[in-house]
Amino acid sequence: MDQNVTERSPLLQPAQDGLSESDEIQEYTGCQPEACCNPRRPLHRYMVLAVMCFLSFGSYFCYDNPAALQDIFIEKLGLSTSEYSALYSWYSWPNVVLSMIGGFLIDRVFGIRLGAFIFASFCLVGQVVFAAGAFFNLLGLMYFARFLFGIGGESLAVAQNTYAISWFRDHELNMVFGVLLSMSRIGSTVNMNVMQPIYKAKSLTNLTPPKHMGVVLLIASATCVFSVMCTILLAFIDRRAKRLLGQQAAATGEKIELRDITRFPLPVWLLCIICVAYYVSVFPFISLGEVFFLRRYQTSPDAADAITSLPYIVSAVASPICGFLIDRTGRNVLWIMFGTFLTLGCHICLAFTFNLNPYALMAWFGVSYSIVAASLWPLVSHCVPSRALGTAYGIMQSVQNLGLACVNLATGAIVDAKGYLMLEVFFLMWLCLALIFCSLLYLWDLKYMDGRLNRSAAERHRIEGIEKAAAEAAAARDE
Ligand SMILES: C[C@H](NC(=O)[C@@H](N)CCCCN)C(=O)O
Repeated sequence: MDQNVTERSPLLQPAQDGLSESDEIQEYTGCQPEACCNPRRPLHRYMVLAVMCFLSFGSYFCYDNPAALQDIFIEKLGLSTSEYSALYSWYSWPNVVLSMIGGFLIDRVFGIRLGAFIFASFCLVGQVVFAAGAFFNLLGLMYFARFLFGIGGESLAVAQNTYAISWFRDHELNMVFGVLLSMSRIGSTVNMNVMQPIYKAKSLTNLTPPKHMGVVLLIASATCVFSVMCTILLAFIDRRAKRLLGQQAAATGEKIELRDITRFPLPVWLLCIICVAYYVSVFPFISLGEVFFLRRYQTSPDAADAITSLPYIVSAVASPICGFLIDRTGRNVLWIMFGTFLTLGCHICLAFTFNLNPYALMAWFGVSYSIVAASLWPLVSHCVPSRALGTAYGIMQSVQNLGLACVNLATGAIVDAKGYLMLEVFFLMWLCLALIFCSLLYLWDLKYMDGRLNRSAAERHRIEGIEKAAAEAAAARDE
């Protein structure tokens, strides 16, 4: 802890002149001890969580702007499906590397407050340049814009998670991460349901399609402006609270150690393959969902967007519930297999049936997606020591973005060359690969890790309690 900060902060000094700590807070902060501006109060933390939720709202809202307007991009701006899907690839390319160093940039270069502002600003600049590229119908500029946007998008999520860990305690973190993910899903949902109505606004119809699209994308950048303002507000709140409490600014704690990577156990690499094999059947499918449902079910663009947004709506509600349920039951590997199997069933129905209700299918897709997201990411923390957790997550996001970058290029080419049935078969192949590697993970865990990754919650709490007591006893002996 910084000695200077400690000396300056009266909250850490003994109460002066008989004043209680609460009086000290009131005297120092000018606010009532129980007021929401008191950093020691839970109400203050939950107010901060409200601001934290909007840090990535703009990035999730604008990430799927192309998906919400896919018919316009293809039919009015004349993009092929391959050219359209490349808009998503260009988001992922920078994150093949940046996912590995986002935490390093926050900890060693920018700091959490400036880092969050810079990454949110990259999202804003990327979205404004994207709007300019559409306005002037310059596909290369649109790709460059999505590259800029991608630089901000994933690292902003790292900054958001770092703030969350800094402000909330262990027993609150699962709820907090569930709320943050839900808010991000709401950003995606709002995008999928408002962009078509904005595009159809009467006042814009006199513009040429490219200029029309440019104006609509510029309007969408307002969400990124709001996120940038939230990073500024949160920086002031965080600085004030850390000063009052005499604490250092938050850090990811990520030390990208190459030697850590060489020592990762096989399950980490199996999880990376499961992650990429699963997610390439989710985000690329959603990015192509509007035209798929338009053509498959003869819906309107608005209705197709509403159907495509259902996985996000369902996930906004189901993610915290699945997180709570899986925390209570454990058996994470079986949950990943179950969620992947459900997703496989959903894609089979989307590929080979024509009379099932698309709203029901996509709600089913949202539940299965929520189960996998809630069981997959927490499992990493049971595979590597906490000091290597940031590196492990960086590797997973890096592999995931490499897969998304390549698969988005492939999906566009498949649709242009073979149509949507082959696209669905392509997704089914990836989900079968995910299931195969889930099975390998289960068998490896059973044979070589004593079932550590797939323990029930009760077993995990009991065994980890024993391991913690043994570690403390060993530490005491060493002393
Ligand atoms: C938690 C997980 N997020 C991701 O996989 C991100 N790499 C993708 C972010 C896309 C929009 N910014 C998820 O959304 O399930």
